[in-house]
Amino acid sequence: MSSQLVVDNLTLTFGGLNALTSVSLAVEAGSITSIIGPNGAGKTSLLNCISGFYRAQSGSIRFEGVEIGGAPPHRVSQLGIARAFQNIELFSGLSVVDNLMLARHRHLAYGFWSSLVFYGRASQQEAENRAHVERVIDFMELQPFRKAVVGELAYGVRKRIEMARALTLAPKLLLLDEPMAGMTLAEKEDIVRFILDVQAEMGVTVVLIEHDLGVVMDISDQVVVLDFGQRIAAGTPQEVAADPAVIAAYVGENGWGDRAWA
Ligand SMILES: Nc1ncnc2c1ncn2[C@@H]1O[C@H](COP(=O)(O)OP(=O)(O)OP(=O)(O)O)[C@@H](O)[C@H]1O
Repeated sequence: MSSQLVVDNLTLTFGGLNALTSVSLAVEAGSITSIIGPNGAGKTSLLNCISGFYRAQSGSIRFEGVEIGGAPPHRVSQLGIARAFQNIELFSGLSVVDNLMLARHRHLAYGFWSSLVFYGRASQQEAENRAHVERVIDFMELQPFRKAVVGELAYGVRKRIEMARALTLAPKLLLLDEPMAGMTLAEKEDIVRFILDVQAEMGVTVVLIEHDLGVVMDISDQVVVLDFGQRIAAGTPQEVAADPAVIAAYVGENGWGDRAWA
């Protein structure tokens, strides 16, 4: 069986700068893949290409056999790819429930204004939306915050809501951009647990960008290493940690973390 997501020879340039140079990778359904590399390595650019925010100059991206390279973000999300952002994309004046309902409506209605018209309409679909959002709230343990205004919640909780927002789309593939950045150790442990549960209980494939190499080594089925827009290694955590190119580029004498990753 072929891989769920196949990125083939992707090249993305901005002016004269190559953000990605002939990057290829394959992601199996139901697996966890971490993308690592130092600042400016091209990690976010890669996620942006997959989710349709950037259009690569060449190469292809296939999801379940369908070419999505160059497809707009709403089309990509319709096919089952959802994304949680590094900089939280929530409406800070709305409650947790309203943010999640709105996200689901936007996904289904494929447009912000039509979603506002749709919002509040009583229908069978509405009941299903509500039920799905409530499942996500339970799953992400957001019950205590459901009526709280998002802007008043702690950063760690908002990151969790951002992940919940992506899950309201019932994705097959979840893209997470630094889901643990800026979190306390306890909050990180929670997110790790949620990521593992999303994979194990919902069967969702996860591709994440993460700087915490301890977490990466613990949870990943596959690690992809980017450096200056190029893929320098890919494999299991053990394979990547033992890869001479990775050791030469990052590990240094003091082991992982010798170079600036954040
Ligand atoms: N919209 C853009 N316009 C111009 N250059 C861009 C744009 N987006 C990314 N780049 C450039 O592409 C390169 C890769 O950036 P990218 O953000 O993908 O790296 P990254 O690995 O995600 O880094 P970080 O860890 O800092 O998020 C960088 O040199 C960056 O400046």
